[in-house]
Amino acid sequence: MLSEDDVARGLLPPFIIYPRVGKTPNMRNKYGLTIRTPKSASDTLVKTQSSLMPQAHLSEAVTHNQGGAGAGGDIKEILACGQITETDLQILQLLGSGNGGKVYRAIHIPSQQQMAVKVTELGVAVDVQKQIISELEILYKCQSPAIITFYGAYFKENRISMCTEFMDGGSLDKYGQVPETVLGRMAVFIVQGLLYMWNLKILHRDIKPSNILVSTRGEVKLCDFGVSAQLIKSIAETYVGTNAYMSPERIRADTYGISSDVWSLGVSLFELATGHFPFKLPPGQGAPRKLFELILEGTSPTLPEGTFSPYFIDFVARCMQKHHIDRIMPQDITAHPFIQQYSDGNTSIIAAWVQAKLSQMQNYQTTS
Ligand SMILES: Nc1ncnc2c1ncn2[C@@H]1O[C@H](COP(=O)(O)OP(=O)(O)OP(=O)(O)O)[C@@H](O)[C@H]1O
Repeated sequence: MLSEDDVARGLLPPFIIYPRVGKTPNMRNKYGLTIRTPKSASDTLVKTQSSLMPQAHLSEAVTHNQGGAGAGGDIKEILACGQITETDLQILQLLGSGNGGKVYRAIHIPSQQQMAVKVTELGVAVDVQKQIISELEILYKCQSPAIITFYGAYFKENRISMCTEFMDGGSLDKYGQVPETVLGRMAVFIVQGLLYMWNLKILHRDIKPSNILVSTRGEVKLCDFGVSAQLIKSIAETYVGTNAYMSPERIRADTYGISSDVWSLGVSLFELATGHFPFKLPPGQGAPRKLFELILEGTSPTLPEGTFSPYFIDFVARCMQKHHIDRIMPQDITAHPFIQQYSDGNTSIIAAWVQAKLSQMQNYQTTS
């Protein structure tokens, strides 16, 4: 068992690789994905050996037969977890783009299942690609109504595509201010998803409104968990970005753990409640270094009294404590009156609000 500090230092718990043959029937091939008829010698090799050896070994065998990393297109057949490959997907629409890639809505042709596909360019060696794919397999184990379902991932050349459940409401960053009665009920799901993953010794590492997805059915789910240490490292080496939701200890590059996710949860809830990021720089001082100085040196702002319930104000304040020891502990989160108050399971309030906001946004787009 690893301690929180071990996790913080990047020593993630040993990943349990779930071979497809060992999955429980309801998890295996849930969407009726089919195995394609092999078209080439390498396809035949994949098919004949796939039931005999784990994916990583299989890739070695095929790479060896193909003469290594230069083998080109065949790599896409090999470096995959799940049964999804590019030819099975029809890209329908660009949903958005972030610092580390683009997200598309796509249809998985054999199953007619709608998916979100996040495509990230990563110039990493084949052995690193293999490690990433292997580390991502833990996501198959994550089965929670508050976590985006993972369908599979594959590398093609220098791009990784990660296929997940599509959420028709998109991410919360585009909704602006969320009323407490809706946000409180959303928070119950966010907390449920976090507690589930923390229990599996997985930190999110990137909680922010754009990683909280909603649907018109009132679902609220977390995406983009940092399960692959190698993927995090490779993205950090490839892309430059500022994570304004990072806790003070992460900004200082100290060790960090679950309480760092708690900080980001508080900052995200503050922003969603008020419609603005809690730490505000004077105009013209937008440099990331200045923002980090403000987070480290200033006092954490609190939600305004009178506008929000005392329970909500207290919950956010307890998440946004500068020192990680002072933050609310994971075991106390569910019992906090703010979470209790909104734990009525009333998803129709969320659904109605998401639907109304989406139609407002659509009207705005068509009239402007
Ligand atoms: N599963 C999904 N279903 C629906 N929309 C999604 C899904 N995943 C991502 N999106 C949309 O795609 C956008 C881009 O996502 P992406 O993860 O690339 O960037 P980000 O989280 O905004 O930023 P960054 O990558 O810098 O952390 C999101 O903001 C969201 O609106």
